[in-house]
Order: sequence, then C-alpha cells, then structure tokens
Amino acid sequence: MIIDVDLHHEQGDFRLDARFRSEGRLTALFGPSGSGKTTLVNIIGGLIRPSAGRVCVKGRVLVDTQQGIFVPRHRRRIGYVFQEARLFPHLNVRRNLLFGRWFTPRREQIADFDAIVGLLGIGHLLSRWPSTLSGGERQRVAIGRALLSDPHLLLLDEPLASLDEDRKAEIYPYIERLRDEGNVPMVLVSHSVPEIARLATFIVVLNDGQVTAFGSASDILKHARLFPRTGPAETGALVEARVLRHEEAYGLTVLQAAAGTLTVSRLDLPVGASVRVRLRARDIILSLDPPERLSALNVLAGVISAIEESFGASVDVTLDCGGDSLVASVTRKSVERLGLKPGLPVHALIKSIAFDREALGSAMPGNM
Ligand SMILES: Nc1ncnc2c1ncn2[C@@H]1O[C@H](COP(=O)(O)OP(=O)(O)OP(=O)(O)O)[C@@H](O)[C@H]1O
Repeated sequence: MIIDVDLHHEQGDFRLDARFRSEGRLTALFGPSGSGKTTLVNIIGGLIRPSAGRVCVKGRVLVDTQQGIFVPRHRRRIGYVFQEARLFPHLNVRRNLLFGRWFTPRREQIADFDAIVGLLGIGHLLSRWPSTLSGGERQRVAIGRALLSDPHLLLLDEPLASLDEDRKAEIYPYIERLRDEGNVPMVLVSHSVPEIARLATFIVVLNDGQVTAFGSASDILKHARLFPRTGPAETGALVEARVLRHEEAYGLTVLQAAAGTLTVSRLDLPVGASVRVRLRARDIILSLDPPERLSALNVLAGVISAIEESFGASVDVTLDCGGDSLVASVTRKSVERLGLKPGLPVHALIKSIAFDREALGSAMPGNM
C-alpha cells in the first residue's frame, strides 16, 4: 500500500474526515475549492498535525495520534511541489536541482541527476537563472529538485494551476513519463476533470471535507454523480488504446482498444504508441440495431452490464465492450422506450467530438 490514511482534522469551522488507501502510481486528490485537498496533502507532508488518526506511506507510520507518533516534515522523505515553483532566484537551475539533495543522507542518495534531468527535458536549462524560465520550465525544475531529494512520495499541490492551457499541455507528458517510468509515487491535487482523466491512476474525491469516493481512475470517472459541481459533462470512461495506423489521406488516426477500433483526428504519435482515450458519457448514443449509413466513424458493440438507479432525467448505462467498460448517459425515457436492461446487446455510437484531445496521448514530444 502506498498511502493509507484514516484521520479527522478540525481547523476553525472546517472538518476533514479522510479514510482511503491507495496503491496508485499517481493518486489524484480531487474536489472543488475548499473541499480540503490542500489540508489533506499538508497533513501527509507533515505541515499540519491532524487532530486524530493515522497516516502511513509505503508501510511507514508517519502519524499515529493514539500512539503519539508524529514524524516531523524533514524526516518524512516526502517531496513537495507547490502551485508556484519557489525556486531560489540566486541559484542557477543546476544548483537549484542539487539543492534537493542537501537534506538526504549521502548513502540514501540514489536518484540519478542525469536521468531526472533527461526525464524532465531540462538539460538545456542547467545554466539558466529562474527568472529567465517559462512557468512550465520552472515547474519542471521544481519537480526535478523534489525528485533529487530521493523522496518516497512526491506531493504535487496544483502545480499546473497557474499555467495557461498551452503550458499545461507542455508539462503533462513529463508527469505521465514520471508516472510510467519513474519509481516515485505521486499525489496530485487537482480540481480539473480533464487533468485527472489524463494523469491519475487512482482518484480520491473530496467534498466538504469528506472523502465521498476513492478507487481506480477508470472506475471513479464513470460516475457522474461523484462530480456534482462539475456536472456530468466531463465524466465518462477511460480506455487504453494503441495507434494502429494513420490514414494520411483523410488526416485520421485509427486506434485499437479492447472494445474495437476508434478513429480520431491525426495524432502525432508513432504506430504502436499507447494512448488513453476518454469517452464522455454524454457523447455516447445507444442503438439496438447496428447503425448504418451514418457519418459517425466510431461505433462499438457491447452488452449492457449495469443501469444506475436514478430519479433524474438521465441515467448512466454501463456497457461491456470486449472488456472495456463504457458509460453512456441516457434519458430514463429512452431506457424505457428501448427496453434497455442488463444483458442486452447494444451498439454505442461515439460522436467524433467525444475524443477529447486533452485526454489523448502519453507520448513525449520527442516521439512525435
Ligand atoms: N488555518 C486555517 N484555519 C481555519 N480554516 C482553515 C485554515 N486553513 C484552511 N481552512 C479552511 O479549510 C477548508 C479547506 O481548505 P483547503 O485549502 O484544504 O481546501 P482546498 O480543497 O485545497 O481548496 P482550493 O482548491 O481552493 O485550494 C476551507 O474552508 C478553508 O477556508
């Protein structure tokens, strides 16, 4: 278990009750403003002492109020990256990075400077001063500095929140690479559904200081009801796929998922590259018959596995498509009219706009 939390905390009028366990390589703490994400991350990092409870990271007890255990922040071996990079302005990038090492005992310094610099693509910045870096570059250096302290866990508290969409898009591939190739698990604070859909392997949902759900990213993102303030617009299924081929003449790329093939706008990725596709529930239409003579390029066959109970106008219908799980948001009237029920074979028409470019791609710019 990477993180095991069971705690209660009170600050002013705010009450936080958090209980979850995560094995995720990248655990997202998701929730609206004021839900308690930063408070929770600060408790894990040792900046706040919880009123009661336990925090374990990789099997090590960091806090246990019953047993009087509270490991101070500098002994936790937890790296921290904040919303603003907080680099030392009087040190160049190389010395900022090396600063990360100072507090790690020499025999425990295993992080490879060149490997981390390569992973984050900051080799060409080493002699630059922080004031000359873009926001995205600064955050990559801050992440590198945190990793060079050989942390057991890296906490990222909305590290992209102050960046514009272009800078965010520039930094996502590096976080994905750390997630997939690095050996330090991460906790990311975020209130963006597209961001967690792209990056998270495990999601903890917070609302008003309560953990309302936790689980694998693909399980959690299916449930629109968990994201009441974002609305159901963003929820849907995460599907892993590979680039099968490019159709240059049409400017298209064909992806292969367990559910079948998916055609999207041309992606700058090599054949064989893996991508993660988010299929939003509101962008899926169900049909009992195989649809013909339609302009939609993406139709997947599946079997209804569940229909969520709901009193609202729409319900979530979950499909099993060759092992991939899809969710369609369907009106209750349509459920009745079409006689939808578990076990029924259906066809899912995916509107082409459902392929959210932000959720596509785990390739580095170098591969493009
Ligand atoms: N020192 C404090 N004393 C009293 N209340 C506090 C203190 N710090 C934070 N709070 C309150 O605790 C609640 C949770 O704050 P927190 O910063 O953890 O939320 P958040 O989910 O990280 O929000 P955001 O996304 O806006 O950063 C808020 O209502 C906040 O006003």
